[in-house]
Amino acid sequence: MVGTGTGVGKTHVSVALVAALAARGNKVCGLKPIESGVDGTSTTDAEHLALVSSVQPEPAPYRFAEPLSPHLAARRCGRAISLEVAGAWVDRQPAPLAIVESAGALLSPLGPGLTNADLVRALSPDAVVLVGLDRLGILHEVACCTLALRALAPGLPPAVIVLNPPAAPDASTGTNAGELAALGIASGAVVMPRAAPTAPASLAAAQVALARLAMS
Ligand SMILES: C[C@@H]1NC(=O)N[C@@H]1CCCCCC(=O)O
Repeated sequence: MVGTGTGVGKTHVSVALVAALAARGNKVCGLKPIESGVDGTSTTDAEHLALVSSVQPEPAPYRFAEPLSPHLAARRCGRAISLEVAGAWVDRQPAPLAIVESAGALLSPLGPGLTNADLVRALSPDAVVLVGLDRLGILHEVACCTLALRALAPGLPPAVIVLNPPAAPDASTGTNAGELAALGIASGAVVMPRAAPTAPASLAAAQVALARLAMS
């Protein structure tokens, strides 16, 4: 699970996907191997994911207090993020299915010369979900991210696009999924309803996304 930006609602979509898989009796966990802004004052993304997981993950290897880019949050506490460590942790979680959420946007840095696109390449997932907001600018953002994924994590199937409702809808809201397809930027996008991630309408949208991911 990657984002066209930060704060676009990756956790919202991840929670819906994990809950939809768990509701169908799957052993599944939602994982966030790298997270910043973990300061003990609010529920973390990893905790939101654990709440809907049918298999509980071990504590993630990289949890940083400062709400900064992961590379900087890590550096400020004298650590460096290793893709091998993150990948090994993901691999040893005891569920046959996992939704793995990245921290920040697709090209947010994890270290010098290292971004979430490298994490995607290292994890070599069966499918990639790209989350963005259904607002003006998303056509460009999806086009950029698609190009970047193709270049930096080649060999993966095209990302399934999921659009979250923006806080403030604009004139493009509601048109973007259709335009992504019509322009050939992405073969179609799943649009999430304005509802809690475990609400029936969100789970229904998650089922559509899972079908496109061939995880149904
Ligand atoms: C603070 C938030 N915590 C988290 O796990 N993801 C966010 C990190 C966003 C990083 C964006 C860096 C950038 O691209 O500028």
